[in-house]
Amino acid sequence: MEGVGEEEMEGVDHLAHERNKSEFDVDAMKIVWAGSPHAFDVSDRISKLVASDPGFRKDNRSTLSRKELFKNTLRKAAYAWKTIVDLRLSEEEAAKLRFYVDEPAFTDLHWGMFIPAIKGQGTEEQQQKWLPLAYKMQIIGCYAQTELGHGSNVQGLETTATFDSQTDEFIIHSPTLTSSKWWPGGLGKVATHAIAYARLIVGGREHGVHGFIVQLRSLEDHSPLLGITVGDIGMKFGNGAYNTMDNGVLQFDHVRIPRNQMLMRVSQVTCEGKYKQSDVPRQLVYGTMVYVRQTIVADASCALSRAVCIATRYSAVRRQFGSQNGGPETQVIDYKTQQSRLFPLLASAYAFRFIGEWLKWLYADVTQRLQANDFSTLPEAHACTAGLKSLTTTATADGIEECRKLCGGHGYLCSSGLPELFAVYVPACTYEGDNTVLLLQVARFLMKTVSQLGSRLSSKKPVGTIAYMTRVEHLMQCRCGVQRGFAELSADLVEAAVAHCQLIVVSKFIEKLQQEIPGKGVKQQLEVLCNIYALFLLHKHQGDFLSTGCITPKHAALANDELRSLYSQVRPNAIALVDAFNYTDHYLGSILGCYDGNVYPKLYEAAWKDPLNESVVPDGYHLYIRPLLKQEIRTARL
Ligand SMILES: CCCCC/C=C\C/C=C\C/C=C\C/C=C\C/C=C/C(=O)SCCNC(=O)CCNC(=O)[C@H](O)C(C)(C)COP(=O)(O)OP(=O)(O)OC[C@H]1O[C@@H](n2cnc3c(N)ncnc32)[C@H](O)[C@@H]1OP(=O)(O)O
Ligand SMILES: Cc1cc2nc3c(=O)[nH]c(=O)nc-3n(C[C@H](O)[C@H](O)[C@H](O)COP(=O)(O)OP(=O)(O)OC[C@H]3O[C@@H](n4cnc5c(N)ncnc54)[C@H](O)[C@@H]3O)c2cc1C
Repeated sequence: MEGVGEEEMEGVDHLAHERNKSEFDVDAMKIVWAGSPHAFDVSDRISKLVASDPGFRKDNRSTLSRKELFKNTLRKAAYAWKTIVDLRLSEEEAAKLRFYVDEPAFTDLHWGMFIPAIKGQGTEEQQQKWLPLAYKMQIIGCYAQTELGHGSNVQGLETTATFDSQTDEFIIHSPTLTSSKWWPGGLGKVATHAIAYARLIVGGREHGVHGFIVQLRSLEDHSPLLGITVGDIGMKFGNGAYNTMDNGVLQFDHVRIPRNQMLMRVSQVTCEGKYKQSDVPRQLVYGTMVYVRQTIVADASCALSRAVCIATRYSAVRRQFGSQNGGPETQVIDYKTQQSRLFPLLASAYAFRFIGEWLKWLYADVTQRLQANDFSTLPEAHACTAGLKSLTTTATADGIEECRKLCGGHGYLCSSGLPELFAVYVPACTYEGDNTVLLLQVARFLMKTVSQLGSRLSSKKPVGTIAYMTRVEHLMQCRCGVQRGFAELSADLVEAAVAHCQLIVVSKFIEKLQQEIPGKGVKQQLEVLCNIYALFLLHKHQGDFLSTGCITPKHAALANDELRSLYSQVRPNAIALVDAFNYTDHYLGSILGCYDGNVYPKLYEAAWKDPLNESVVPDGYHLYIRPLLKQEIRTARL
């Protein structure tokens, strides 16, 4: 093109100079990020498959109406399923394909909650009946727990399931407006079946909330069945974003289901109408939520790393001020303020990756123990999944917004990918448990632990976390010491809960570094990131640390000096550290974060594709603007 400088040429890697600064083996770090060579191979192969298939394009989402957007989502979901079947993809590959399609859809709830609920709370017989149908997508399920009037308070749900011993059925009913099921994803327009949570009533006696498999729509013509009123709850935050999901409203009008459609692994109702509670904690009914919370932690590292990848690459491309003698301006990534905002988020992305790995192990371990009726680690598993889901989603949502701001004005463009990422991500702070409500569960666990163990919460932490452990103990002692009720102290206890979760993240990062980590310079880079994560939090919460007496003001000052030094160590490796996420440009969906850094020509080109630019003179000009411009210039009393 005329006048195109080297800096704007296509096919040139405008970040090559940054990549050449790397001091570690990026390919080895890609394996660490993926979790194993096999996991890397699957991710790499599937992400490229999706990126290369025009059937999965997503660059037009912000220009579609809600109905066009939703129909396009259905098309993509069907196309994804056809791809999975035609290519005979494994369950792992199929899950990766849905992940890289990167569009909230009913399939998230079918695979992510409906199936896990049957696996976790269904009897062997119920699993044998329903799972094959669900795996073949011959039924499409949703998880219908939340109601218009209750979400956090599960025991407050109003939907009823009354046993009719005459017909050996349950009657599912919505007794009030507020008992309408409200929010379940996939419910609004697609799901044929639901796991519906309702208050079990047998012989006039209530037995709390249980799960029931209820068919909602005909498998012949998709019409709602008798007694079922169902629809979408309407537009949600943002334009595209989560509006690809049909979050629904559902009312039951005395809907009858066979007795064997109550999920009966945890408790049973016999045909004689006898209620039997297995000798397992009633909270196993909540098992699906625990499962999803641990997956959401892994998802937080994905979402945060996407935003950090965009902001880091753009910070290396963007130059502003600082030109010496007519030379190039300064890369904004070289400003200490930019580094102090960006690099803790880069460190957090890696920290959340590793805590997600550990939580996956913890969940698998507790699941195995449950098989043997060993409930000893259930309280810790609940507290960890609840607390880490809360901590990582709050930090990730805030981090995505910070990354938008780190990109200046262009971060506010849809073509940056950041507004959409934020709009899709932020409900993670609410769904699967409001983050404050979940932290209160952690606070309750800590109170019990402190009362059982005395002052020391645990001595099983690496040395590097002594300050973090002392902080938690001090925060708890300050609160537990005074004789005021839990409710009165809840805001303070939530702070202690956050501190406890931060202790877990730091200690698991340190434990990760004690493992064998192959690749030149890889472990060294992770040590720098671990120190940044720990020292950044120490700096951010230094009031807590100073008040516990476990660090002095001098320590706090030294920690800050060390942080600056660590930022300087990360700087030459920043681009390589985000390259290690191995995201395709398709998945990132961001001009600012494109791999080759050739941002300006792409931004300029993208602007002209906006529908508003289809005509030089906008619709409405002749009707509204021309009369305005042509009006008589009145002798105005201006
Ligand atoms: C579109 C992009 C998606 C990306 C996601 C990527 C991956 C995810 C994959 C699949 C999912 C797909 C999409 C995810 C997105 C959206 C779906 C959203 C779904 C939902 O939101 S489902 C509904 C979620 N709702 C909640 O989380 C409700 C929160 N409330 C509760 O859990 C409970 O009400 C409560 C707050 C825990 C209180 O329960 P309650 O029965 O009143 O008990 P308590 O009196 O508080 O405690 C008694 C006792 O029991 C212990 N306890 C409580 N809960 C549990 C548990 N779950 N496990 C074990 N033990 C538990 C508690 O500690 C107490 O013990 P004590 O010893 O102290 O007595
Ligand atoms: C995008 C999205 C998808 C969803 N998908 C599903 C789904 O598929 N299936 C499903 O069943 N549900 C789903 N939900 C519902 C979700 O699970 C609930 O919204 C969530 O559990 C929060 O409950 P709530 O809405 O009742 O919030 P509330 O509890 O009403 O929260 C309102 C405020 O009250 C505070 N609060 C509540 N209780 C306490 C307390 N005891 N102490 C102190 N503060 C308190 C909260 O912290 C919050 O600040 C979805 C929600 C969203 C946004």
